[in-house]
Formats: sequence, structure tokens, C-alpha cells
Amino acid sequence: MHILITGGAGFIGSHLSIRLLQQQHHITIIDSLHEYYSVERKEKQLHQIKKEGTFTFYQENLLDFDRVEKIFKRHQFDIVIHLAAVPGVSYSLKDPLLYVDYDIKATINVLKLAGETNVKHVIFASSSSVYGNKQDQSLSEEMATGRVISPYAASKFSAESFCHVYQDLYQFQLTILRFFTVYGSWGRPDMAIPLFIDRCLQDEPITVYGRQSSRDYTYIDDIVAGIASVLSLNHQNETFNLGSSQPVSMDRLLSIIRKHFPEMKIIDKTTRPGDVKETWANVEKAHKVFNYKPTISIEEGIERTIQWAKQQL
Ligand SMILES: Nc1nc2c(ncn2[C@@H]2O[C@H](COP(=O)(O)OP(=O)(O)O[C@H]3O[C@H](CO)[C@@H](O)[C@H](O)[C@@H]3O)[C@@H](O)[C@H]2O)c(=O)[nH]1
Repeated sequence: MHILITGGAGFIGSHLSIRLLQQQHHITIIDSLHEYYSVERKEKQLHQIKKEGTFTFYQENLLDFDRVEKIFKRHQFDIVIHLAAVPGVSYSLKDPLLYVDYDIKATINVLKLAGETNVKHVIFASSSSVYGNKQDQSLSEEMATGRVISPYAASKFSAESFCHVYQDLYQFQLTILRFFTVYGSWGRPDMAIPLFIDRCLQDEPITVYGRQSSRDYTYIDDIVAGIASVLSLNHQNETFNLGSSQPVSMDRLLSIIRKHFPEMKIIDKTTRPGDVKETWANVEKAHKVFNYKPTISIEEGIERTIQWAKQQL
């Protein structure tokens, strides 16, 4: 079984690639090494993957249909895990068209090529942001309506719709996974947890945009376990939340980090446009269908992430 991972040099992609190589899977990675965040970081991640085994790597932009088509035709992948995207919520308000390109158009190219080359199973990485601004309730899969509040979320919701279009056209198996604020070692440097830890290690104050937010922070190992589980599923078209189902308020997150950095200084700012107030994953469906069970508490996950960050200094 040959698996293509798009965005394999990114945060989730590199962890997933390592896990799949450890499980003796045959993988190919396509990643443009986009400069949304440090290219050097992505090269380091590729280096980590190389330590686990052999794989083929293409530095290609998924928007370049002709070049990517050659790769699909050369390899005849069985499964495509499409993780590649421009990911930041807040930045999407500054440059929405970037997200139309990298999160919608690039996805259409992948779906079309998957269909044309008889890929059996497409797994698409979506986001909890597709639920928009909903409060005081756990979010189950059927609750996404398209009423979202950032161009990033609109792009992910639209990309999900294109997944359904191409699933219907080509009848490949489709799994849509909605990730909830993933963190851990090699975490994306624009996200809150890695940013806060990095600032604390540099002895600098952290800037907090909005104290009222709450997130279903999910440790990377739980997400990777969830993705690995869906490889062997046998349905036609399903969507699953992958989260921890344990929402954590910003104040609680800060107090957990403060235990490790008692000197932490905070600069409070107002909430940024585009950021939803809260996320809370209902993971019953994933639990029922593939026994998904998140195992890492926020305290444990933060501890591990800080250990990793210290080793990088
Ligand atoms: N990034 C960031 N977030 C901050 C900051 N201060 C406060 N926050 C708050 O910290 C929380 C977590 O922010 P992020 O780590 O950026 O994650 P996110 O907004 O939940 O978005 C991430 O998760 C989505 C899936 O649920 C992903 O789809 C998306 O790509 C993104 O990585 C949010 O409530 C955000 O408003 C800051 O300085 N930087």
C-alpha cells in the first residue's frame, strides 16, 4: 500500500510520516516548504523523518497541476492523506486569497488527481474552525453549517464540499478529519502554546489576545493515532472530529504554563477578529467507529512540549 502525504514536512505531517514509517508503510511526501512559517523548521522535520526510514520527497506546489500530475501518475498511490494547507486563522483575514489558493484550489487539484489515478481512499485534514462561533456545547459532526468567521474556516469548509463533489464523481473512499487545536513537539510556531513556551524560555512577556477563549487543545500523538486508525476503515464517505473533548480556558492554560515558568509576564490584548470563542470536540463518533480515545491530558502535553522546547535551545 503506497500512501501520499501532502504537507508531510509540516507539524502534523512530519509526526504522521514518522509513525507510518515505523509501521512499515510505504510513503511519499509532497510539500512546497511554503514560507508561511520557517522553511528551516520544515527541513529539520524532514531530517527527523529521514531517521525513521526511506521515503520519496517532492518539493512541489500543489497548485502546479501538471507537475503534480506526473507524480500521481508515476506512483499510483493507494491512499492520499491531504494535510497541506496554509493554516493560520488570524493571518487569513490579512490575505484571504492565499487561502483560496492553498486551501481550496490546491485541494481541488489533489482530489482531481486522486480520482483520475484511481486512488482508493482520500483523507482530508479539516479543522474545528468549520463550526464557527458556537458556545457552551460540544460540537458534533453534523453541526457545521458554513456559518464561519474567518477566511481560513471558509476555505476549509469549502474544501470539504469539494471533497464531497469529487468523492461522488470518482467514488473513492473519503474520510474528512476535523482537527482541534493540535499542539506538541515541533508545534507550529504561530500557534498559542508553542509561542507562549518560546517566549517564556526567552524570558520575554507573552501577548495574549483575549482571555475569554477556550480550546479543545489536542496533543499531537492522539491526532496521529486517530489518522493512523482511519487508514484501515471501510466506509464510503465519513467525517470525524479528532479532538481531546476536554476544553481548556485561556486562564487555565496560562496557569498550567505558569507552573513551569513562575516568572511569566503577560501583555493582555483584545480578541483578534476571526478567532472563535470556544471549541469543544464531541468525539463519540470516532470512538464508536475506530475506538478513538485521546489519552494525553493538557498538563502532560504541556510538560512534554516544554521538555521538547528546552532540548531545542
Ligand atoms: N496564535 C495565537 N493565539 C493566541 C494568542 N493569544 C491568545 N491566543 C488564543 O489562543 C487560542 C489558541 O490559538 P491557536 O493556537 O492559534 O489555535 P486556534 O485558533 O484554535 O487555531 C488552530 O486550530 C485549528 C483547529 O482547531 C486549526 O485549524 C488552525 O490551523 C489553527 O492551528 C485561541 O483562542 C487564540 O485566540 C497569540 O498570541 N497567538
